Amino acid sequence: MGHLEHLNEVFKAIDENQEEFVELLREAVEIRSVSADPARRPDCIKMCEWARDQLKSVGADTSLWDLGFEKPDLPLPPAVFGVYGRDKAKKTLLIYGHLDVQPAEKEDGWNTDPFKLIEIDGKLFGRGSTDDKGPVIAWIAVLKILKRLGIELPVNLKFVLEGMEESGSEGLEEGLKNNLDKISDVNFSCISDNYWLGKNKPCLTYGLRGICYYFVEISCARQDLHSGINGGSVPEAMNDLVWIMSQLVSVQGEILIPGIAELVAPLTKEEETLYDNIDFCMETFKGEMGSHGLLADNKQRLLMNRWRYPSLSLHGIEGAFSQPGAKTVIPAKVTGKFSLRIVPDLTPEATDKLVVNYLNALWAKRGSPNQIKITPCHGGKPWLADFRDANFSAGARAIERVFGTTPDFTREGGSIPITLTIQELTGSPVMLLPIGASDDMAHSQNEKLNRENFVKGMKVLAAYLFELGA
Ligand SMILES: C[C@H](N)C(=O)N[C@@H](Cc1c[nH]cn1)C(=O)O
Ligand SMILES: [Zn+2]
Ligand SMILES: [Zn+2]
Repeated sequence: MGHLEHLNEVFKAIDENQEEFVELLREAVEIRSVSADPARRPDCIKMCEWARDQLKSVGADTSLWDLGFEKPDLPLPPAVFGVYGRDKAKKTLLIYGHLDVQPAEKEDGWNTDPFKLIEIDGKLFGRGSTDDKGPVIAWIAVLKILKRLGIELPVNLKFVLEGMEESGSEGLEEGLKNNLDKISDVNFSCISDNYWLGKNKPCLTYGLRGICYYFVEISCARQDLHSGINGGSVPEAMNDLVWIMSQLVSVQGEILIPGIAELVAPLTKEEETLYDNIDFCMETFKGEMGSHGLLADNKQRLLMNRWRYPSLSLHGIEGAFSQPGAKTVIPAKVTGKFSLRIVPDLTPEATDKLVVNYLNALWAKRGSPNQIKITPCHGGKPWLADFRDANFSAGARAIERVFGTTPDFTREGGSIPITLTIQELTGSPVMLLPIGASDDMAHSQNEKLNRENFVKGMKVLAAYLFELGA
């Protein structure tokens, strides 16, 4: 039987065994691998070990790469490295995914416990279901099925899975550089860690924005003060911070930091035309996000705002009073958090410089006696590829096989910091192959993965392997 003839058999087995893979996802979601929370670091490590065991159980040679420490008492989770097949006559595909998740609490407004997988109307709710445990498990499922059916893989596989992506992939670049010999034979890479542009049409993704994340700490007193006793007598940290944070971005979403816009690569005529045929409806998008407005009045500009222009978001203020009720406190120390999504030709280094200079200039203008500490926290580079290569062609054929339609070629506004590094270190093309839908609400309350996307995603991944190997 030829390679591609195996696919119907594989698809049938995926359908018949889907419950087993939902159960695997259930196990994974229950591991609270929140990389941003030091108290959850043992869970991040456990999650990496869990994934290592899964890869081992399907016959991969596995190892855990020690990535060192984030802080003296805080170990980084190890990277999971897996090798499946060493046939020199075959191409080698590197698969990257992450096992850590964003923080989540039921009190944030989840309808169900974020760390229990709960299926409602074909939607699998749970933190990490779509970002990125579901897609990682979809790969494991494909290997399980192929092994069970006794079907030889048409390509060799190498897995690189990490537990710090949501915190800037700390340690991974160095880990890859220390293990360069193990990835030097990679011909293609595939990452399933983003989402379709809509709910129905699959896509392949050729660009990512990078990220630069900042902390601005302002302190005004030794400890919190009474706003009645002390109000009007001491300059308040929160007033300074809110003033600074209000001067980062305009109501139209324009970044107010001088020099950022000048470093954005100019829009070419050729690029402009790419936005015309993309299947995207602004009103549907607005409805799915439940947003009260949009920062553009046409589809092309809205997509460009999401994909090819930088944006600045304010995330929170640590130390500010945020519980219910009317506490009358003056917080002694507050830390504002914001990030910029960066695009070609902005680099994290150039962005840090412009941001820090601007914050220092604002501070000088403010003339406050309080103390300020500006910390660039983590950075990740943007990535832009050519979607006309053999990797994308194989991905597109795989999607056609499963969905009977050609994919849209999209860019992604989010960041996967290690993507460019993988491309540069392997010297080979990377493709993003999303399986989740636009309304999965990654990072938000009630994150979910549709069972249909999960199952069809497994089929696309399997078909992609055969298309690559054909
Ligand atoms: C697109 C990907 N699934 C994702 O969510 N990436 C994160 C990466 C990150 C970097 N700092 C914190 N998280 C993102 O785009 O926010
Ligand atoms: Zn994420
Ligand atoms: Zn992710």
